[in-house]
Amino acid sequence: MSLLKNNPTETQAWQKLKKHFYEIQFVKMQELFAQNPNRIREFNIRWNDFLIDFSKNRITAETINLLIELAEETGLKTGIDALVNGEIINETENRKVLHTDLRTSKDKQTDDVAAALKQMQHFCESIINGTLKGSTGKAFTDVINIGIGGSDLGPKLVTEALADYKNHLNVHYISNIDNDSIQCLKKKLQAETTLVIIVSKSFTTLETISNADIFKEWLLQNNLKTSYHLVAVSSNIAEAVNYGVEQQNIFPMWDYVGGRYSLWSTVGLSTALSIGFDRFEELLHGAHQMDEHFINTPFKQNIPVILALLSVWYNNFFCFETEAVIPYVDKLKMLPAYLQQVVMESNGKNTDRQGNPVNYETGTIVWGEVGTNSQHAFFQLFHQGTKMIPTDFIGFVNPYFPSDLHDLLMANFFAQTEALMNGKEGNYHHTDEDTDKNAKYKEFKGNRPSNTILIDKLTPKSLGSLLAMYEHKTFVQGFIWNIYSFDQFGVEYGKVLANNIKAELKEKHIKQHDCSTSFLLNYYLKNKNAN
Ligand SMILES: O=P(O)(O)OC[C@H]1O[C@H](O)[C@H](O)[C@@H](O)[C@@H]1O
Repeated sequence: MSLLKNNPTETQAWQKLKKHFYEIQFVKMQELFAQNPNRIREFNIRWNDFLIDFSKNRITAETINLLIELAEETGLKTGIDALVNGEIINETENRKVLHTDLRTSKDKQTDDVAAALKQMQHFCESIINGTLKGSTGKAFTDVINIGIGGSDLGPKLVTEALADYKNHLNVHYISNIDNDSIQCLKKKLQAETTLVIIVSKSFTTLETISNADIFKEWLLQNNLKTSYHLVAVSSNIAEAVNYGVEQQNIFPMWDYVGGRYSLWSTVGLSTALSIGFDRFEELLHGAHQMDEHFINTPFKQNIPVILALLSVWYNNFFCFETEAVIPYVDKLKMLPAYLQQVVMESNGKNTDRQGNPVNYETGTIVWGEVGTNSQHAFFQLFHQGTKMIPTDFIGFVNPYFPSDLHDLLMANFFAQTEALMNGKEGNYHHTDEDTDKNAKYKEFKGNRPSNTILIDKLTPKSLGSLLAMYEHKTFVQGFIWNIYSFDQFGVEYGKVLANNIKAELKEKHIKQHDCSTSFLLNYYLKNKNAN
């Protein structure tokens, strides 16, 4: 069965939402809170160790009801069933979308997934306990993950986020084709105690293979056997073998797992090496729990559904173009970059599921940085700029190392959402100082929306749930927008042109491009090696 193909703007719910929007677009959240002291009860979801407070949004009970009507009218329930039942919902690539299968309970695992997890477990345990050694007989101390996009961002994010669970292995990530940074890393490492993992679903990605060439050469120059030091993760086993990776060193993945949804698969090998396989399983378990919540919970209490609908509300009715994600913990520094791929590669589409150009906005722009750093960088614009940036604030009740400093961090976390909502108008009394000529500049109007995502502690399990939450939020939005969220044709064209230009640069013969590109290429060639 293929997905229902509804233009969302042609639903009754959309028309009702439009009317409702005109009625409440200028309503102040401050007033809604004043009118209803129990507003938080209506707009929060408690689930496992998560508390989602979505009361500080420009919504009323009717808004949520209408948004849920939209989800129902576009057939979201059928869409969720189609996703988890393995229908071919990635129609443009003729593929199922089954990243949820990677983290399902053991009794429901497919043979493929179970076998790959076993292979990972055995490998990780042998590397970590030192029984599997490099070709000179020394145990491994370092691991390099060479991959890009989904073969880098997810594993890197999780490994960094779970640094408190790290063992003695140091894991490094190489993604960009930046020889300067590669040389820096090589200088730091001993080749004989380094394991190199080439991660590429396709095993044809130019950046990854070019970087792999350099590290393969490095192993050989150090008289090491690649059969001991080189492993691969790929769905293209033949190409990995062709590249020179021993068959038993290849970890399979499958075409039904999109790159940006693949950290749960063998693509997570570097993470499992860093935190141990048991912890990796806890990550999968956390994601599975969120899957169950997503599949089984009525929309009104369904975290990914509610977050997605709020985002649709701002994107399509208020026409706010971007949204921010601000995690109040350094270990989630990578989260915005990771979400940029998940959200923007999935939903940055302008053709609907019927092949028509869409006549409404789709993919939101996601960005962010850790709090409190972001407060001292761009929150000025959040509070007083002309743009509205709906923001997810992500914080943890308990840090890994309890201290008073954490209260200070969290005081900032709570203060920001309060300030964004209340501003300084109305409840603000001018002091002598503020009756000066700058008083106007010191006021801000508030009414700026945010979600507070408060989690007990950053653990493998809660991280798994958090990331799965955003995956499903992205799915819901793409579904409602009637687009295909699981292909990425937009990324292809630049790659083709890069290959052509690479050949031209080698031959020092620049073909006719547009005058800007030709000018740039000639300038580059002329000045290359000039100093
Ligand atoms: O894992 P690979 O096949 O090397 O692909 C790496 C990345 O390549 C492209 O950028 C795709 O758009 C991404 O979705 C993918 O994650």
